[in-house]
Amino acid sequence: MATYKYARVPAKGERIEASGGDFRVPDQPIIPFIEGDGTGPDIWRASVRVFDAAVERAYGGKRKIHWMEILAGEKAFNATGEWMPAESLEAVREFKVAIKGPLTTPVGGGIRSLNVALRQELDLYACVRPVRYFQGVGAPVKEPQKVDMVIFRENIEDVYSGIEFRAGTAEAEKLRQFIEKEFGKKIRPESAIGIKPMSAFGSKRLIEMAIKYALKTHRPSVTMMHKGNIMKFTEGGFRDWGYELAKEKFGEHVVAEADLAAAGGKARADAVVLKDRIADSMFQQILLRPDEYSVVATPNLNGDYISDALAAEVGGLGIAPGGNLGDEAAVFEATHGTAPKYAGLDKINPGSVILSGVMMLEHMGWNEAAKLIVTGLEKAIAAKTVTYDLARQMQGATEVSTSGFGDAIIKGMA
Ligand SMILES: NC(=O)C1=CN([C@@H]2O[C@H](COP(=O)(O)OP(=O)(O)OC[C@H]3O[C@@H](n4cnc5c(N)ncnc54)[C@H](OP(=O)(O)O)[C@@H]3O)[C@@H](O)[C@H]2O)C=CC1
Ligand SMILES: O=C(O)CCC(=O)C(=O)O
Ligand SMILES: [Mg+2]
Repeated sequence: MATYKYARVPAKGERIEASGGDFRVPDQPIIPFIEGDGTGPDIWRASVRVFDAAVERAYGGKRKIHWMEILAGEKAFNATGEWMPAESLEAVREFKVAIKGPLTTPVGGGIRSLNVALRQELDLYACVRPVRYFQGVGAPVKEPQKVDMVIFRENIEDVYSGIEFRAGTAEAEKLRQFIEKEFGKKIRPESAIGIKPMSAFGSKRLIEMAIKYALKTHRPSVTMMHKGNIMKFTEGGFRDWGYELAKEKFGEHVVAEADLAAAGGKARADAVVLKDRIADSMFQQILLRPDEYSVVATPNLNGDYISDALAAEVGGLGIAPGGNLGDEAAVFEATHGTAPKYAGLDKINPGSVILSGVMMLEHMGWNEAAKLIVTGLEKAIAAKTVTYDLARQMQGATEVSTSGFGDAIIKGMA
C-alpha cells in the first residue's frame, strides 16, 4: 500500500482489485472522495448520507463503503500548498474507483484545470454522461421524455491538451514563424495559438467503448458528433477512424447508416447502427428529434458543450451525472461545476453527484443500492419536494435545501 501524508486510509476496508478490464469489489471497499470547491462541500454532505443509507438498506450491514477523503483544489492548496497532491492521484490508482465534487478553474490565466489534469494523469479516456428525463421535472422542451442519450466524450485529447501560447509571447511568435516558414500558412501577428491534437488511438478507443456499451445495453445506434467539414483531419479523422474501427472490430454487429439501404433499410436486431452528424446540426437535432439519438460518441470539446445542453433539455445541471472511465480506474463526477454563488448556502441540488454515485454503484455491481437511490429520487420528484432549480420549473413544488433533498431521497427509498 502507498504511504499517504495527508489522506487517512480507513482502518477497515479493502482495495478494489482490477486487472485486464476485470475487477473484484470486496464487500467493504475503500473509496476515495474529493469534496470539491464552491458548493462541493454542501453537495458531498448530502450525497454521502444518501449513498450510505442506500447501501445499508440494500445489504443490511453486509456491505459498507469506507470513505477516504483525498485532497484536491482549494482545500488541498490551503492545507498543503499544492492544488493536486500526487498522493491524491496515487489513491485513485490504488483504490480504482473514486468520486469527486467539482473543482474551480480560473479563466484566462492561473492554474490549468485540475479536472482535466486528473483525467489525463489517470488516463480516464472516456467521460460518460447519461441524460434521461425524470417524470415530473419541468423542462424547456415539449417532450423531454424523448431524451434518452448517453454521451461518450473523449476525455484526454483535443484542445484540452493544454498546448496553448498567449498572444504576444516569444513562444507564440516562434510558432507562428515556424508555421509560416515550414508550411506556408499565415497566422496574424500577435495571435494566441492553441493546438488541437487528436489521434486515431484516442478516438478509436473512445468509439469502441461507446459501441460496446450500445451492444451490451441493446441501444439502437451510436452517433459520432464531429465538425469534420471544417476541421478535416482532427474531427474528420474522428469520424473516419470510427467507421474504420467498426469494420475492423465489430463486423456485422455494426451497420453504417449509409449501408442501411443495402441491408433492406433495417439493421439486424442484434446490431447497432453507426451514424455521424456534424456538430452544429446535432445541436438542433437533439432539440427537434432527440428520440433518433441514443449513444453519442464525440471529441472532447463537443462533448463538453453538448453535455450541458442536453442536461438543460431534461431539467438542468442539477440532475446531470457522469463518470470518467479508463481501463484501470474510474472517477465519477457531476457534469456541472462549482456553482460558486450558492456555496455554503445549503441550496444547490445534490442530484448530479448523487446520480454519479448511482453510476459508481452500478460500476461496482451494487445494482440494488443504485436502484434504491433512483427510486428515492423519483419519489422525491413525484412528491415535488425538490431544490430551487427544479422547484422554479414546477407548479406547486415545495422547495427544500440541499440536505433536505437528500433527506427526501432517503425517505423515498422503499
Ligand atoms: N468537472 C468539474 O469540476 C467542473 C468544473 N467547472 C468549474 O466550475 C466553476 C464554475 O463554472 P460555471 O461556468 O459557473 O458553471 P457551473 O456548472 O458551476 O454553474 C452554472 C450554473 O448552472 C446551474 N447549476 C450548476 N450546478 C447546479 C446544481 N448542482 N444544481 C442546480 N443548478 C446548478 C446554476 O444555474 P442558476 O444560476 O440558473 O441557478 C449555476 O449558476 C468554473 O471554475 C469551472 O471551470 C465547470 C464544469 C465542470
Ligand atoms: O475543468 C473545468 O473547470 C471544466 C470542465 C468541464 O466543464 C467539464 O468537464 O464538463
Ligand atoms: Mg463542462
